[in-house]
Amino acid sequence: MIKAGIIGATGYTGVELLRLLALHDDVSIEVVTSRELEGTAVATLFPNLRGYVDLAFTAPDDDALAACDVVFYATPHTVAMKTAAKLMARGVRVIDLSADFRLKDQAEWEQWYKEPHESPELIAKAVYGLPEVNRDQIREAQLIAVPGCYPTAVQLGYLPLLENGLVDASRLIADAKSGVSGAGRKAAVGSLLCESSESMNAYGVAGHRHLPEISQGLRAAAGGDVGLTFIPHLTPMIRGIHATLYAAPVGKVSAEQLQALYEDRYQSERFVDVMPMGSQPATRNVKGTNRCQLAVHYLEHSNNIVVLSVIDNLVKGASGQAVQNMNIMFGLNESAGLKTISLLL
Ligand SMILES: NC(=O)C1=CN([C@@H]2O[C@H](COP(=O)(O)OP(=O)(O)OC[C@H]3O[C@@H](n4cnc5c(N)ncnc54)[C@H](OP(=O)(O)O)[C@@H]3O)[C@@H](O)[C@H]2O)C=CC1
Ligand SMILES: CC(=O)N[C@@H](CCC(=O)OP(=O)(O)O)C(=O)O
Repeated sequence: MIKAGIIGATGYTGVELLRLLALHDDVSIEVVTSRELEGTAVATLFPNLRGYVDLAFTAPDDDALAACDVVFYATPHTVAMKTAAKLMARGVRVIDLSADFRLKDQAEWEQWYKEPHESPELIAKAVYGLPEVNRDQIREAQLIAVPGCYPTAVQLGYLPLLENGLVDASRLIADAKSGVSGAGRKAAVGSLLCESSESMNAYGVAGHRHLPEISQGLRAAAGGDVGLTFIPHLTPMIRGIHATLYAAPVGKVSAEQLQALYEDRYQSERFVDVMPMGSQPATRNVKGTNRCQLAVHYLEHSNNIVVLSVIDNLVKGASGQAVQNMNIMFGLNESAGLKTISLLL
């Protein structure tokens, strides 16, 4: 049994980790932390977990966490960079759902996250946890930086085009929409029902902190510079990311050729589902699952390629991807604990 700890288990990605790990045959959840709700039973806060998780939240404690084989940080940015090194020195494998170790360029991280990085020595050690790109490195990693939700949807959508040099990499446009749970469980005016329902808005137009993360991954895929316009939007749904990705082909392409390219690229990826030609994926079909559904379109009239990519921000965009990484790190079946079908309605 793999002994797991979750720091920040009262948040949305924390409770999603609990939901997934509670039914994972190879994992025993040992420690779940909350500073605010120390002493409260998990099932009191989350009645859906009654009978599945018989633990109480405890304040983060180094010794209890160090007794785990793996610790998930489901905490805001800047928490893991302050304490992960101590756990790692005691042999713990760390899976960080925040952005602390996602960017390889420390100066760029400090520019976007507006603080000095407190564990710069761990940046190079961290493996970016996108299994469809870095599976071999994930196997050996002691520290995983789980990709952000938008970065997961956008990178999976663009990878086949960029890896094959089929598009003008300097003029990529990613128009992405997120459900409100992407903002976390903490109280915030923008997440109130009256503020977020029956309306939709773009945000971070001048620059969102996922822009450097996505660009870093796309540069690696393209083998050179990329120019990306990334515009996130808040939409009145609880879960889900829908990304519409535009790219201009550099040569002649056809819908059939693109379809074959995507099917080939993701043929052995159990969590990326390339849909039939002409499909228009919807977030409801991946809700609660670790799946990314993709559809690639070629629009002859404008000579543009459009890729549609949907994920559940809390699963493939966070906790499910974290569990997928854990499965790879510990040599388990990659789908262990992740076999489920979306809740359609
Ligand atoms: N929501 C989403 O869709 C996604 C989120 N992420 C990332 O995952 C991380 C968690 O997000 P989310 O679950 O939404 O956040 P929430 O705000 O819902 O939860 C944050 C959790 O962290 C705990 N926490 C806060 N500060 C500290 C601290 N200093 N030390 C220890 N624990 C702390 C909180 O509990 P307490 O204060 O009681 O200790 C709480 O349990 C973030 O980095 C986020 O960016 C990534 C992808 C998608
Ligand atoms: C709707 C919403 O607010 N979304 C969050 C993204 C959440 C996420 O996945 O990203 P990180 O892990 O990088 O925080 C945002 O735009 O900041």
